Formats: sequence, C-alpha cells, structure tokens
Amino acid sequence: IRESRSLTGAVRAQRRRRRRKSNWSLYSLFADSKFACVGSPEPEKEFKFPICSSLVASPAGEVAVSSEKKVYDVVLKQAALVEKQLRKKTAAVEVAPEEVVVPGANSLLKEAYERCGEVCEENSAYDSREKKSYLGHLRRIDELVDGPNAFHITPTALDRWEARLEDVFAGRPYDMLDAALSDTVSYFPVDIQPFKDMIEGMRLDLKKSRYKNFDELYLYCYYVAGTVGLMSVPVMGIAPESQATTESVYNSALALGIANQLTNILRDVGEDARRGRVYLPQDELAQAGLSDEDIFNGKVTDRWRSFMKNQIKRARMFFQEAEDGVTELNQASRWPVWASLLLYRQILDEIEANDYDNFTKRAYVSKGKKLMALPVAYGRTLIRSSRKKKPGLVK
Ligand SMILES: CC(C)=CCC/C(C)=C/CC/C(C)=C/CC/C(C)=C/COP(=O)(O)OP(=O)(O)O
Repeated sequence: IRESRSLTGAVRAQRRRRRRKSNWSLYSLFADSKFACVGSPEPEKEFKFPICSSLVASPAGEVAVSSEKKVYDVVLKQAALVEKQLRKKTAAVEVAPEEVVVPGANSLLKEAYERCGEVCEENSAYDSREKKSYLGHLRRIDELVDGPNAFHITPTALDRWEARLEDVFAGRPYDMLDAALSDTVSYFPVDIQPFKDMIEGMRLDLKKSRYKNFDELYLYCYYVAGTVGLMSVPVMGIAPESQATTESVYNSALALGIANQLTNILRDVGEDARRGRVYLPQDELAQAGLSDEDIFNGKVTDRWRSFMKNQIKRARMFFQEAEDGVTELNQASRWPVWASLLLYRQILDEIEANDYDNFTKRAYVSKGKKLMALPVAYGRTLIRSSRKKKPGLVK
C-alpha cells in the first residue's frame, strides 16, 4: 500500500509539474513530439499526444523514469556547474593566490597537448588545445570499440577505463593524453557524468543489439553522441552577450549529438545489419509492418520508404532543435559547429536521393556539396546571439 501511495504521489507530482509548465515540462513536451512523430497516422496530431512521459508506471508498480528525464537531469547538472563558475568569477574580488608550478610541469603539459594535436591533425575544426585534448580522449575511446582490438574489449576493460577516468578528473593522469584532459577539465566547468555515460554506451553495445522503442534508442544516442555535445559546451563557451539560458544551450548541444547519431544509424542500416545489429525502434518497425527479417533481406519497399521518411523527419527535428543553440555559442566556435551540422544533416537528403536504399548504398555528401556548405556555415556564424528575451530560451 505504501508503495502504491508513493507511486500515485509521484505521478501526481509529475502531473503538477507538467501543469506548472516548468522548463523541464516545456522541453519535455517539445521533445515528446519527436518521440511521438513516428508512426502517427495523422500528421496534424503528432504534437498533441506525447507518447513518452517522464514517469512511467509498470504493471508491477515500479516507477520507471524515461530516458529523456534521465538525460535532462544530466543537462541540468551541467548547466548548474557553468552558472556556479560564472557566479564565482563575478564574486571574485580578491586576487587569486599565485599558482604553484611544479618545475617542468608546463613543458610536459605543452607536450601533452601537442600529442593530442597529432591525434587530431586532420580535424582542423578542433582549433584550441582544450578541444584537442578532448579529441585525443575521444579517439582513444573510439578505438576501443571500433579499432583493431575491438573484439577483445570486455566489460572489465571498460570498468578499468571508468576508474581511470575518475583518476583523470581527480588530477591523477596515467599518461600524456590523460594529462592534457586532466588539465582541461580542471579549467572548465565540466562534469564527469557525460564521460562516464559515454563508457556506458560502450557497455550497451557489448550486450545489446536491439532497441525496443525510441526511449531506449534515445538513451543509447545520448550515451554515444549526446554526451559529446554536453562535454563540448563548456570548452566552446557561450557568447557573453547571449541572453539564452545555459540549460537551453546544453539542450541544443545534446540535440545535435542525438541528431548526428540518428543520422549515422539511418545511413548505416545495411552495414549494421551485416553485423547482426538493428538500431531502429522495434515497436515502430512493427507498426510499419516490418521486422528484422525485412532489414536482413534489405529490400526497399513502400513500407520501408514510409518508415524511413518518419525516421528522417525525427532526425531533422533534433537538428532543428540544435540550431537555436549554435547561435548562442562563442563566435569562434560557431563555424565548425554550423559546418558539421549542415554537412551531417545533408546525409539525410542523400538517403532520400538514394530512394531510401540504405541497405546497399552508403549515403555520403560529395566534396562539391561540402565546399558549398562552408560559406553558408560562415554566413550563419555571423547571426548574432539572442539579445532579446525569447520565451523558453531566456535567462
Ligand atoms: C549545438 C551546440 C549548442 C553545441 C555543439 C555541441 C556539439 C559539438 C555537438 C556534436 C556532438 C557530436 C560530434 C557527436 C558525435 C556524433 C556522431 C554520430 C559521430 C559519428 O562518428 P563516426 O562514427 O566516426 O562518423 P562517420 O562514420 O560519419 O565518420
């Protein structure tokens, strides 16, 4: 009885929160429309019936928190860290005591950042040493699951990486690349959670090859890509003149990670199927009259086209949500973000141009189109951050 009372209490509290239209519920409704958009027979009703609530009661009486809510809590934590640092900066009237520099530490750190630079040489978008330290770390993590030794990766190895990550954040790096990361995260308001969550995404990849619904897929996309968005904002920086809330910028960054990952998934359906993996919501496949069998057979049918249209539409909604936030970033960070957004989103157009054959064709954006996107990206960089208050985006 006590359990059922607390369940009812929790659900009521949730409804109250929704009625009050707090920032969370506004975001939730907006995001829910993306959750709801697939499989809706009447497009005009898409926005009216959120499928995914933030608290879901199972028949067994357990209260399950939706992926969206879980991830949103990380967003709030990140935003709070940034705001705390901003407050500290404004309140700091005393001159900070001089830093004690261990002899030789500076040149070692310089070398550490140079090593990271070598790792991401071909990636000119990573223009600052802090971004390079991130990329050094991300490359190494990526190698674990995509590199030549990926077959040997075990949950224990991932646990060891997580323990190492904690040491890095505590200022105890194991090697040069770690040292650069350790230094970067000590200067910027970055929380360890997205870094840990990224490892969680790898754990998921070791044990899971099907996703029951979009809620499950969303969480996976957050783990493997949304986390990168959240890590990036503190280093990229929000424009000082921006009137947007820190939280809304983080939401956009998260949305860009999710959009990129969804696009990646839609582009690689055939490739993943050949590895026995289906990163598509099983319930939506079933609603469209499709099964894993159809994916493995790899035939483009009208059912497949219609299923794909809805998936593409959802990915575009996440890109759309990301767009607002790019303008709020520091001017210097906007160009690479705009360029990557415009280029990655074009993969969706290419899937359409391939008549939705993502079984045998890999959609890609040609060099010419990439070059054409760059001035457009630059033009967007010049759009000023919000100085006027916009509902849902203001401080
Ligand atoms: C929008 C705001 C406010 C900030 C930007 C925040 C950022 C940088 C978000 C982007 C996050 C990101 C780059 C996620 C990774 C997504 C992804 C699917 C990468 C694909 O990696 P690969 O699998 O190597 O891709 P390819 O196979 O296409 O090479």
